[in-house]
Amino acid sequence: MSRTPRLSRIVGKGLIKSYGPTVALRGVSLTIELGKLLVIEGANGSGKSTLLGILGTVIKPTAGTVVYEPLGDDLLAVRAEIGWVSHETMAYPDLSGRKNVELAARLVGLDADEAWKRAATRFELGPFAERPVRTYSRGQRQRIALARALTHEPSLVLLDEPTTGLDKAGVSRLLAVVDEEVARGAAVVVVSHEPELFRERAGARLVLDRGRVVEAVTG
Ligand SMILES: Nc1ncnc2c1ncn2[C@@H]1O[C@H](COP(=O)(O)OP(=O)(O)OP(=O)(O)O)[C@@H](O)[C@H]1O
Repeated sequence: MSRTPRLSRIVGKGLIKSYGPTVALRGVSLTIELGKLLVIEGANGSGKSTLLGILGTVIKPTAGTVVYEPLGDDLLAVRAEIGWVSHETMAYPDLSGRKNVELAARLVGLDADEAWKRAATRFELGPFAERPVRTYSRGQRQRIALARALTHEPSLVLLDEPTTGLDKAGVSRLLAVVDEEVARGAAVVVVSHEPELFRERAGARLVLDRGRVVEAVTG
């Protein structure tokens, strides 16, 4: 199964975010194209996670807009098109990996058993599937997080520091998933302190410095 992405383009304009006295974003504009990888780079505190949070609709900008073409501002429809993997795994720690994936599938109206079988094969979840997620290693947690986030074949895939703590095999597996998602037609946005890992496959690149775009390469 592979469904057609429902988003065609995501356009952010004049994004500003203040957390009290701290200004995390100072007027960021960007266009995200489907079927491409965008890598967001920048030093600690430059606003990368904040920007990702705004794109993922979990952080409200102080000013500026994000338009999810052609869905506009229908938040429920837009959220159904987003797959998100952050520093935290976003999985329920006391449930098994299998239950976590099944739950994610049910939440979006998919057949839980079919979704599980697809994810188990794609992310090689079998060996640890029945144990609670709290017993997983970093790499295993990340495989479950990816499986959960990608179950519904989102148009926009947001990955915050996805290589942190992964070994070589884990990084290779992640890069293969990124390639597959881009080939499927999704827009993949990666925030990373290891941009060189993604550079040769990145269609576009955005560098932030203290809340401003200092370099933008469109692919
Ligand atoms: N919830 C919050 N409350 C207050 N300040 C925040 C909050 N979230 C982020 N900030 C501040 O906003 C700025 C940008 O943070 P952000 O996490 O977006 O940067 P980042 O580039 O992702 O950093 P890192 O590379 O360290 O993850 C920082 O100064 C940070 O301290």
